[in-house]
Amino acid sequence: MSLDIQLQALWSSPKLFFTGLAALTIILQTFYEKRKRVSESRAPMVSYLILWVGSALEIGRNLDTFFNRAQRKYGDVFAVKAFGRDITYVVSPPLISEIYRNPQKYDFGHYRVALTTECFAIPASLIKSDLLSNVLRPAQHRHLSPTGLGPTIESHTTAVWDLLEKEGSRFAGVSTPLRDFVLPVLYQSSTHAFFGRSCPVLESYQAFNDFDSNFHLLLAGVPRIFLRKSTEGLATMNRLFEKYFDGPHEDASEYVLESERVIRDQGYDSKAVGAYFVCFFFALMANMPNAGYWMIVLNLRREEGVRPLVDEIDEAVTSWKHQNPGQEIEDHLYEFVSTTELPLLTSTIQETLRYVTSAISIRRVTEPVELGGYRFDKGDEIACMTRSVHLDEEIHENALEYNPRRYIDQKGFSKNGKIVTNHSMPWGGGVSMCAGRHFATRALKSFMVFLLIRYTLEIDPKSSEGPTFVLERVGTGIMQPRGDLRVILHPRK
Ligand code: HEM
Repeated sequence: MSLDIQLQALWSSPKLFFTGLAALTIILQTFYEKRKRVSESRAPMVSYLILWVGSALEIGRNLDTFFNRAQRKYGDVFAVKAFGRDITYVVSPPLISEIYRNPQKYDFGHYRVALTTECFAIPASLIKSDLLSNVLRPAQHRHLSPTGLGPTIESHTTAVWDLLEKEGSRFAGVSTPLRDFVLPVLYQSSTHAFFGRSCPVLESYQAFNDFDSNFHLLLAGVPRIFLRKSTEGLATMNRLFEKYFDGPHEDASEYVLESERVIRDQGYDSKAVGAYFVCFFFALMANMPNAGYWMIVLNLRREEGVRPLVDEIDEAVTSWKHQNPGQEIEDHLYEFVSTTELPLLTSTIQETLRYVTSAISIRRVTEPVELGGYRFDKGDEIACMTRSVHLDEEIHENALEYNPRRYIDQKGFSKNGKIVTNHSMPWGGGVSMCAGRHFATRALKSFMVFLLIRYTLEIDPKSSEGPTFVLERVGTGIMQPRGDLRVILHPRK
């Protein structure tokens, strides 16, 4: 067929013509953009087919595959277009470290304000005030530091023990979806620890889950009008917390009571205090319960199951009883769990976090800089992709495999002959590093210790394959499970 005839066919069918034109435009546009980025020493852009949408669909389909492929093709720094927004992703530990160490050049403050105003209902005047940066955030860090955390983690410890008894006896001997057992225990115990028993914990559970279900879309800038479930969930949470702060709540933690006093002293009412704490509550609940859930699933799926953990904990109990004759662990829960060293459990927690977090630290460039050999201008957006480091086979041997002993067995982490100190970053880093990390690790420890002291746990043989990761919630922290695992619990003698 001659070119003439082909062109005639194109002209005679407008649909074909416009499709051809669109394809040509995309090719030219991609080519132009690529050339421009090279000539300006900008990080390469991952190629995409659909204008504006960019790579969004591909990322949503499988985040791990996308970033793995991009890293192999483009190196440690590459730009990605998604829904009209260009963000440069950095996947190398030393470059991520450089970003975390330089908050003046790579700013997070802008996002903190945007995130809290766009996703929560805290009054803008409070968010932008010096009160937040000079008083409330330092108070949060003080109360959540290893030394400030004592009373809160102690009340969490007692609550976990009591709830495991209550919920465990409800489910004992019956095939139970693991999620129905684990998530409410960790949700309730964390609520009790910070807000006391007067907090309407069960009423807020559904509202929290509704809000959380579309949080990733809210973050991505999808208008609220399309996210009714989330919007209604947030409104219910705000109402419940306003009522809580209007009522008696002397049993709340010192962190909550002190921050409430400070906010009220500036003339804010219960509604504003409630909205402030809904935001904190979200950080408290969005990740830790799911981390506890995954820790059990991932261990139960291994050939030896939770047996090595049970052995380690049993040995510690025997040793404690030997040193404290005539005493019961039940009367010394906090002391037992905070003084007992359990290297396998510690490694298991670290490994679970490495394996199941998808956290991104986002920063905005404040002045022209060079990073990884590329030029960045003021206003450019950079994201530290910590999950790529967690899955880097050169840093973590058999990175795709869940290995609870990893942090005991692998003595050092290195890449290209250089030691990698920031090999595991489930908490992000720098100025935005998770404020609740000490609470979360200690809470996960006591949960697992008490669970395995009290119960045996096995997969219901009739259970289906079990959960997979909800991979489309890119960068929001611990990945949520899709599907569930049925388990059978039996009280231990
Ligand atoms: C396994 C559980 C948890 C994980 C994996 C986790 C992870 C994260 C990550 C990745 C960030 C953002 C870091 C960044 O942008 O660089 C973050 C922020 C934060 N987390 Fe957590 N978190 C967990 C539990 C908690 C808990 C239990 C609390 C509260 C007690 C908490 C409080 C916060 C707060 C307040 C921030 C905001 C920090 C800021 O903007 O300065 N987190 N967390």
